[in-house]
Amino acid sequence: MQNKALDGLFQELLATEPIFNNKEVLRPTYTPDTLVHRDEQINSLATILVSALRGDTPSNILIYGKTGTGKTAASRHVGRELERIGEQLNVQCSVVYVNCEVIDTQYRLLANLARQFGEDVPMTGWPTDQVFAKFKEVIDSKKQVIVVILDEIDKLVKKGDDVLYNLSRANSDLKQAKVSMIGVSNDLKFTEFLDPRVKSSLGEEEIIFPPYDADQISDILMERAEIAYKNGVLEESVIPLCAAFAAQEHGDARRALDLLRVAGELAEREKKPHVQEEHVRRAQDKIEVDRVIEVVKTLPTQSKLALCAVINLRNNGYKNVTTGEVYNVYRQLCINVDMDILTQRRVTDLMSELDMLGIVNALVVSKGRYGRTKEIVLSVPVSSTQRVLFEDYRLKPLEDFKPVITTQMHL
Ligand SMILES: Nc1ncnc2c1ncn2[C@@H]1O[C@H](COP(=O)(O)OP(=O)(O)OP(=O)(O)O)[C@@H](O)[C@H]1O
Repeated sequence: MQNKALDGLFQELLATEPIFNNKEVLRPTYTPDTLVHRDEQINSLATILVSALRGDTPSNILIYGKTGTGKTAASRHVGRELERIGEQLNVQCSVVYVNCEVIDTQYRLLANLARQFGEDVPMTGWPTDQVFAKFKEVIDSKKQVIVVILDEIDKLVKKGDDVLYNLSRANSDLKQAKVSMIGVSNDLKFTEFLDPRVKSSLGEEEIIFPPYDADQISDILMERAEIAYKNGVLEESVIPLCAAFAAQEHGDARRALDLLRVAGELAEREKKPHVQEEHVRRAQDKIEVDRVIEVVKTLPTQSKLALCAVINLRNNGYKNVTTGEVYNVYRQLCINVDMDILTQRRVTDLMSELDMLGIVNALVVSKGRYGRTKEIVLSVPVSSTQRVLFEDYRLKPLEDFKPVITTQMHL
């Protein structure tokens, strides 16, 4: 019976006219052939990397810019073109890409690079010196210029900058190959903690990717929508609205593309023939809720308890609360679930972390002769956040707990 019903459902779904031509081009994994509004940055990259086509080592490059400003797409695009032209000119050069969010230690990076050149180095187990020696031997045997793109390079240096120091010195040991690096980061400050030698070597050239404005994002979306959607499916206001939302959030093209995709998915699910403004607004909410859920899920338990206290107060009608009030409720929650109680100072620090993650908004306010205190306002939807918090079995008993709320000031 169930199979029959499902069969019918699939048939029905397949019979509805799809609105997408190719949804994949709206996903972050897709690299477009052309990148609009990035001519200046692409030209700078090409001007530096052209040395590779002459058989010389290009200067190392650091690329900075906020998230979704096209750093990865532009560096991969230029890398691909460099390899293609190298082939045409019969000049050996390779561009390899590593995401340091995943490959975040010296060992893993060197092993990964050696593997990209066909050497079977195990991903753990060897002494680091041996992996480094193998890496140099492998790339030297290639007799070519190698450009390594280190995306999210700040994640790699979190555990020390030896790897960058070693890589930047590798050329002095290589006889037949040359290595240069492109570091990509959205953290403008990460070089502050680097050894000055690494800093100056890595930042020989710096290229900044500024945020896109709403018009530029519209152009990016227009190009992508032409391939992604069937003709005439998007109502006129859809792209400008996606662009406006994304421009408000520091000009993030990835966010804009996500909005355009999710809006289409919502329209498709409702079997609507057109994507409308209303779908974009709901897509914006959905993406925000999904983001919050992901962040809240991975919070440490103590932060979850502090957040739970803010929500509890909010559910009892207190929208702006002081850290003292939050602490008061937090203590009661800890006792109820038998968890250690942190000091008020620690809980205030946890609040600042939640503020940085965009989950609460903490404002310092003056309370006249009582001095200054922080006022906390929840900046995420209550019901979905609560749901995620209570999915944690340690917090589950708090679902029906009613703390005693005292609103006198705690400074
Ligand atoms: N100028 C552009 N033209 C077309 N698509 C673009 C452009 N800039 C960015 N995109 C698209 O936006 C998305 C995000 O771009 P990309 O991954 O390059 O950003 P990023 O700056 O590297 O971000 P992050 O720092 O978060 O990694 C990708 O899908 C990319 O294809």
